Amino acid sequence: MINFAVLFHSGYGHTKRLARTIYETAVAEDGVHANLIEINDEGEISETAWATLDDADLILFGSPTYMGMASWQFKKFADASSKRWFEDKWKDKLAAGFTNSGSMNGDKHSTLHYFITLAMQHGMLWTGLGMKAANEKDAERNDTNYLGAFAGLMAQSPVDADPEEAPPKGDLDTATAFTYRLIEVASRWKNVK
Ligand SMILES: Cc1cc2nc3c(=O)[nH]c(=O)nc-3n(C[C@H](O)[C@H](O)[C@H](O)COP(=O)(O)O)c2cc1C
Repeated sequence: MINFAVLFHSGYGHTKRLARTIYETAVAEDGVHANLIEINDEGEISETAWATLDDADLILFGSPTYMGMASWQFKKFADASSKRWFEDKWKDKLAAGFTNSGSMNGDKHSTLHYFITLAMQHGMLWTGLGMKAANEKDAERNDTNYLGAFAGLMAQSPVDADPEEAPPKGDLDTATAFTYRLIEVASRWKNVK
């Protein structure tokens, strides 16, 4: 059994849509125990949620990109995770990340890079997107990995779009494909399934 945790913050629901897509893909797979944990508007999660993270084989970090970085709520969570750092509680777990922002670029890489640093501080093992980019002449917005990310999952939601409208299908499909990859990597890592 793979314990798969999706941990995220979302101010306005777009990143939550990505998180839900990942969770719903993972939870439907045999041999996967998936958990969806939302950081609240105060930057906090419950004690039960902390225990779920401690038990996870893989933690996916998710946040919108705000002013070129993860939200302050995510950072508050990350700072609070230092308690786990002292005890090496997350050492050798798999880690991965996703972010969503308004602009096609929008400096999303800074957010993913912060997640990588957080994972490295905890001694976790980072897993990138592992997918080719849709970057040829006939590429279209709804192709998978149209945003051409490699460090993790990137999605873009127009700032005037509701979460029901965005991120667009191609980004959600990228999230689904990424979830399958993470399950495959976790299966190999645990040598189960
Ligand atoms: C405070 C704030 C800062 C933002 N900074 C950026 C940014 O640096 N780059 C960008 O592309 N979009 C930026 N945006 C747009 C959000 O990333 C975009 O609306 C995103 O879909 C919000 O995700 P959420 O619905 O999960 O909160 C910003 C929005 C807010 C509210």
